[in-house]
Amino acid sequence: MKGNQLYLDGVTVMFDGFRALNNLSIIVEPGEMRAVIGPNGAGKTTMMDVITGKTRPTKGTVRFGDHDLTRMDEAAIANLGIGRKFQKPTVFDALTVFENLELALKAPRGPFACLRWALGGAARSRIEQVQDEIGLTARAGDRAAILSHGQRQWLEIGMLLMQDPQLLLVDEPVAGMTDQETEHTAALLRRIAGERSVVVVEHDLEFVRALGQKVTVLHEGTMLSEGAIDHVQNDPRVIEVYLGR
Ligand SMILES: Nc1ncnc2c1ncn2[C@@H]1O[C@H](COP(=O)(O)OP(=O)(O)OP(=O)(O)O)[C@@H](O)[C@H]1O
Repeated sequence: MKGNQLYLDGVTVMFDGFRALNNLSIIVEPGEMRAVIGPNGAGKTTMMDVITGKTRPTKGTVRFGDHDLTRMDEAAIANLGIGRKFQKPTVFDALTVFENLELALKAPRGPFACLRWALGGAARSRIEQVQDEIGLTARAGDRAAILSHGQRQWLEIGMLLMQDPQLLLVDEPVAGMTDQETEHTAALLRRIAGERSVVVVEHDLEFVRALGQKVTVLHEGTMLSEGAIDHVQNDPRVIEVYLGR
């Protein structure tokens, strides 16, 4: 098992006096997949921003293994092996599936980026391995422009996998997907976790159930409930602020 523990303790983020995060504490173990849910404005995006260094906490501890993320900039945090997938895919339409993955491999990130670039055959087999993992081997030569919405999302996950991240942050991966694509995405993320940690922010509770992992419920910038999906769905506090609406 490679990887570091993600450790947030007492994290507060103030925006002009407003607490977007309020004394938030979360631990994600190496190889763990965690789903984070919560109503609009609960602080999910701000939490991801704090982990990736986009937003500095006003107070609190944010560590990844021995690294104090509050002292690092976004590029340094990405180089540590923390990758983020935003909701909107940023694949290159004019390039094929294979070429998109190849580009992600060559992007200069991490101390071994140049070494990887020189590997040739090894690089090709890595691309093919990721292509297989995201279920797009049959589409390898197709331009990204003609992929379905779901396939584009998987391609972007594949592009992040090319960087071999230790921790992958995924923002609402199944928004706009068909039921079948949603199932495929749950299976893909389950495969990816274990090798690496994954934090998934999602509104779709059926999808979160399909992930079958521990769930953290955020509300007003803090952790309201945590545990298996059945536990949080039956938690009266969660029902009151979120599910019962
Ligand atoms: N840069 C900012 N300046 C001021 N307020 C902000 C800023 N960014 C976020 N907020 C506020 O902080 C709160 C938390 O926002 P955040 O985007 O983290 O919530 P969220 O859980 O991701 O919501 P959603 O599900 O709608 O994406 C919201 O009330 C938001 O308006």
